[in-house]
Amino acid sequence: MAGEGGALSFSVASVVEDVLQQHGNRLGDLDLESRKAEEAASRRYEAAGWLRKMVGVVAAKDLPAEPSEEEFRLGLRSGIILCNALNKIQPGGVPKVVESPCDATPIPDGAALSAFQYFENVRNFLVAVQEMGIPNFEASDLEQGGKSARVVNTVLALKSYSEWKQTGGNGIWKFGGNVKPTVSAKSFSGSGSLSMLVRAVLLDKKPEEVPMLVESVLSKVVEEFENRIASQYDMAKEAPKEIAISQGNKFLLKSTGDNKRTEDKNVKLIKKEECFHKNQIAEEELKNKTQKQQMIFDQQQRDIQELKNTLSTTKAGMQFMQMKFHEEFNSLGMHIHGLAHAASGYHKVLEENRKLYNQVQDLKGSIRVYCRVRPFLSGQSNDLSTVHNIEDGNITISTASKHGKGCKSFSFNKVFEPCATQAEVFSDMQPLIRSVLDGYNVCIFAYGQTGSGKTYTMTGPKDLSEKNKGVNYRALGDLFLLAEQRKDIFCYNVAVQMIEIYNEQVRDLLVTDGSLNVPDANIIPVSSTYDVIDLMNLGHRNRAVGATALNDRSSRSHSCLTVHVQGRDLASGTILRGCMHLVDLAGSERVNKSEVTGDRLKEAQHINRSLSALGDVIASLAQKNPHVPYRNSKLTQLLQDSLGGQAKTLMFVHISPEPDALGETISTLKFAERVATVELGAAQVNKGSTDVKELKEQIANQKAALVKKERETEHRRKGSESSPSNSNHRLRDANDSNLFRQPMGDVGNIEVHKSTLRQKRQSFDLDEILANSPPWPPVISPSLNYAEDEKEMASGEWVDKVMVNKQDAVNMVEKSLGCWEAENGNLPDALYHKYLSDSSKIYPEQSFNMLVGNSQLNLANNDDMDDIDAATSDSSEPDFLWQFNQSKFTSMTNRIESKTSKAISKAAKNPELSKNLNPSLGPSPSRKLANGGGVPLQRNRRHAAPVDGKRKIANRK
Ligand SMILES: Nc1ncnc2c1ncn2[C@@H]1O[C@H](COP(=O)(O)OP(=O)(O)OP(=O)(O)O)[C@@H](O)[C@H]1O
Repeated sequence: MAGEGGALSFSVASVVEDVLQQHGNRLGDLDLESRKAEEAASRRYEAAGWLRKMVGVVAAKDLPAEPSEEEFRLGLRSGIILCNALNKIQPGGVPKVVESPCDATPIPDGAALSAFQYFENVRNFLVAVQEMGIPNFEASDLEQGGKSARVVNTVLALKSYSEWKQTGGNGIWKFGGNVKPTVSAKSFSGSGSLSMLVRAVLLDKKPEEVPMLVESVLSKVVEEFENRIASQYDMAKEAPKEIAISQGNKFLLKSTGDNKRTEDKNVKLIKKEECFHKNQIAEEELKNKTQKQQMIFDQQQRDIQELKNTLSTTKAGMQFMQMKFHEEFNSLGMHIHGLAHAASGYHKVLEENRKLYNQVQDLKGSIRVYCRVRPFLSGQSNDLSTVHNIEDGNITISTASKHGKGCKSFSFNKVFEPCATQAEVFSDMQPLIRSVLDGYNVCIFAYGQTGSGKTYTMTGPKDLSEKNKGVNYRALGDLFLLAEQRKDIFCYNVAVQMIEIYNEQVRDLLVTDGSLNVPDANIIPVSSTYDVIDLMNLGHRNRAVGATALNDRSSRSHSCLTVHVQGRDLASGTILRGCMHLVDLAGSERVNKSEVTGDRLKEAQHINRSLSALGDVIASLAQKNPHVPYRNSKLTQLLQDSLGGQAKTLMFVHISPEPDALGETISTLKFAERVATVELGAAQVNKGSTDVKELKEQIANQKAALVKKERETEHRRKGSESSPSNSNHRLRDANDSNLFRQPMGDVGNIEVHKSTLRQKRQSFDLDEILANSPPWPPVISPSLNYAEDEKEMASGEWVDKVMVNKQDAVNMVEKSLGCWEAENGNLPDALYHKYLSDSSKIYPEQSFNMLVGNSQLNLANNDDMDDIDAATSDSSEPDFLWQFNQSKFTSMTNRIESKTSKAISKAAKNPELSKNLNPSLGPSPSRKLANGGGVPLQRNRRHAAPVDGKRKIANRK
């Protein structure tokens, strides 16, 4: 068997010996036998001696120093001596040596166990020896006699190994190299068995036979040697497999010990093999892994390279884009610059457009309409608003199915959202305030159903504060501010009136004596906002007096704060007069007659009537009808100069956002939209100056118009003589056409007698001037015996309007006198006295007219109210304001006129009324303003002085 160093497991000597023996020479020769035995014994003794020396007494059994072959075999049979000897040379070579069979647990089958243990020892010894590369024997050699020579060989090889180790263990120990010399030296130099065998073979041979014999022996030795080497090699190579697969292996068959040893070897080899295979597999796996990793690595390298390429491409792209971006950015900047420039230009143009638009609007005299949406009140849910959208001047209302599904849009000059503040709302009407100071008439009126926020806008809420105060306070505040700013140029006087129209009765709210139902409303001069606040508080208190538990008076009456402004140009002496009505209308909701009774019904009817009359006026104006029925209600009379004259008029339409109010909201917005279409003509300044040229032009125009009218009237009169019943209509029609679009001052019930008047004073220039001046007709009547005609006039004039008209009339007189003065030198005192010193001469009709008017109104209000209601009660139906019916109106007017005539005749007959006809007993507001230095006519003495002051200013001019 091959050792680790490739050493042979057999010696050349043994091969030679075997060959010689097999050669069949006379080995049985006694001498030879004895020599062989002698040599074997000598070797055995040497081995035993060495073992004894190494191991000593083992298990109380000493190996004899010169043992027989049998003793030697039996001594070593347990394997203990061999194992111990080996462990001495190579400690741990046999890890576990079964020292003595006696140590083992006594079991019945002790003999069998001992044999097994011996075999274990021997087997372990042989494995260890084999691993050390020492020539081996087989376990069976110790069992059978005659085989001890191999055992001896192994022991001596072990001895040689020990000696080699003791000498330092240099190089690689080789059995042949180490042991041979000893053995061969002893064998061949001394009486070794091999030399004896050679001698025995050659003994009986002739000299000539020796070479052949030697040659034959040598060839056999070589052959044997080669065979052994080959078989050793094959065994080394094939042994594990052969042993594993072949049960018939000769070694296995030899003995159990051999089988066990072979098995162990095989197990080890298999393990080694497995290990090798595993290693190989692992190696292959590793190789595969490495290959895969390499592939991945390569792939990654390629990817990285690709990414690098992409990155550089992207970088280049980015740089390009950056460059482009910069270029575009710059060009965009230039573009934007240009656009900004254009935009600023565009804004300028827009601004210009807006101004021009407003100017056009002003020239047209369109009524401006602003819409304000009331916010939900606290406690109300605001997710049910009917207001769908508000944008610029448009408001869109979501309509319920009753009014058709979808939305309705309305356009106004401006729409204020629920969140709009009082200041924002007012800021849009500030220019109007300036206009008042510039001598224009302005009217701002709030329209809308009850609770929609009219009072909030005009006055403010109950808990008034600087922030939430309404238009009235702000307007007056602004007036005083502007007046103060202009004080170096103009000297302004401001006076206020506050009235209420309740059930078609005008009530002065600025009285302190509780007597409210007076026709001559106080005009109270004011010089600061505080004065105004005081007066307004008084007015509100007086208004509240009329309220009942069931009915909040403010909802059921129209209130009007009128501000009169007179400004004198300090340089030229020109007088500017402006007047501003701030009107808070009663709730516009339609009241169904069947739902209310008594006072409430009456109130509703009056409100309906007045608003219906307002609707009729608006409709007439919108249709540019020649006749505008201002006199159908106190309200329209009040607003006549704002709606029909060249005033600046603003309607504030209010709507509530609640779905319940939808019907009213739609109706309100329709009305408001219609109002917005009304064109009043360009507003005109109420300017009293010495501009004679202008005045002359006016006179010339008026003259021409008058002549034309007179001819027409004459013509009609002739034609109507055959049909007297139609005369009233014709007369009225003719005069209605004169009424259309009268200037601010030309108000009052004057149209009936214009033609007559003018007929009568054709030859008198100054009178003609006065007669033909639009604001004037009633004023000049006394000198022309005009009172007769005036008596027929159904006045019903609202006091303030009369007052304003007369004031304007005075201005005109003053203007005309100025003209006279310019043309004829000083104004004769007589003329002055004739026209100015006695107002009763200038306005003889006024006290009469006022009383007649009141009588007429009383009649209308009391006795004939139901008749009138009958004519207007339909206005409680939807859109009543638009059911303007010319025939209905005409018949109603006829009734009023006939009642007026009755009232006049009644007044003439009735002593009470006759008493009232005495001017001294019944002061009229017209007189109180018109008569200049006359006796103050106000009932409220407290206010007499300021009014006088105002009057004096007028007189000075
Ligand atoms: N813009 C608003 N912001 C806050 N509250 C408002 C606004 N408008 C109205 N209100 C509130 O709504 C309620 C009704 O308003 P307001 O009395 O002004 O209505 P109105 O139309 O004048 O009613 P009426 O016809 O009865 O006089 C009040 O409590 C008022 O304070």
